[in-house]
Amino acid sequence: MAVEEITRNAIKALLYEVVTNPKPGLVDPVDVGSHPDMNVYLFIDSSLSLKSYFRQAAKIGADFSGQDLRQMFEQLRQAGIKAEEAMFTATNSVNTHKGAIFSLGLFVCASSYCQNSHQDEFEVIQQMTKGLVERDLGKKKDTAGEKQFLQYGKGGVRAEAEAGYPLVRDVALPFLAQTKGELNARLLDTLMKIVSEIEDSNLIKRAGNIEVISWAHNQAKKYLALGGYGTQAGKHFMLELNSIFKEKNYSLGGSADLLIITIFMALQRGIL
Ligand SMILES: CC(C)(COP(=O)(O)OP(=O)(O)OC[C@H]1O[C@@H](n2cnc3c(N)ncnc32)[C@H](O[C@H]2O[C@H](COP(=O)(O)OP(=O)(O)OP(=O)(O)O)[C@@H](O)[C@H]2O)[C@@H]1O)[C@@H](O)C(=O)NCCC(=O)NCCS
Ligand SMILES: Nc1ncnc2[nH]cnc12
Repeated sequence: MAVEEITRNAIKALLYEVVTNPKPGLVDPVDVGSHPDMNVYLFIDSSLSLKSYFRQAAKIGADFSGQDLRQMFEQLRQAGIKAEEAMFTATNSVNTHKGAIFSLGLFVCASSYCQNSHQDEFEVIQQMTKGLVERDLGKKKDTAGEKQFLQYGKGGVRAEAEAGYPLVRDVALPFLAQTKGELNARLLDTLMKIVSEIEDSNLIKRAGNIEVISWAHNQAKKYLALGGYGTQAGKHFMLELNSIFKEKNYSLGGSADLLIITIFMALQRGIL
């Protein structure tokens, strides 16, 4: 698959995620959730501002010929820092896609690398990010991820990357592959499958406590047990949950990012 096709799948994944609705606490075309500073148009602007970054990420993967994949990650990170600037310029300093620049950037780069090396993307990401938690965390406490590592010992998105995103590989992608019917319901149910297992640092930060994680896991499990969005009971539960998230000002930015990656990998593998 060529660089241009991989880039198109990355942008498509960002847009598919944001139009999926109703997502609890997240921005979609119907509702801005717990994000009064954002709307769906801002996400479209943000997504398009990242096109040249994803093209660059794919080129880095296609061109890399070294042995140590951590060097490929270093090249990607430099591009990612510039992409964050482009995103903040496009959104007037609102953080729409910081997590996606990191996580989707890794998948785009790894997928492109795998076109030549015929390795597995998830294993390539493990090699790219080996030692990241130890190198990055435990020193500063500026961001939610850095604070939560010191407070709770949770490695957040960095630990997820170092483990090769097992929640996407072993849970979300197989789940999406076996769903049927309307795409919006398939993607909403996949999001809730992710929520049923993730430790989302965005949610922990919004709630100000770690107990919110088991609450969110239980809510997502109840929704899935009702049969998901394709059932009246599941739909009703989801609308209620969205109201609760908005009332409490909760959000699920990390879960949205994992849905984006799941969609991207599903497009790459012909599942979508
Ligand atoms: C490694 C970085 C991603 C940056 O790390 P940083 O320490 O700056 O950020 P973290 O707090 O660790 O957040 C990482 C973002 O990853 C998403 N996320 C959270 N949990 C998970 C998870 N379990 N698995 C996967 N992904 C996860 C999440 O992104 C989404 O939420 C964002 C908004 O959240 P937040 O930042 O907490 O909050 P605010 O901006 O204040 O917004 P609100 O509270 O108002 O909602 C949103 O962007 C979603 O995308 C986490 O935010 C990487 O950026 C990095 O390496 N930074 C250093 C500079 C660099 O090298 N950049 C280039 C990277 S290639
Ligand atoms: N739809 C969405 N709403 C809020 N934050 C997000 N981060 C990624 N996608 C998001």
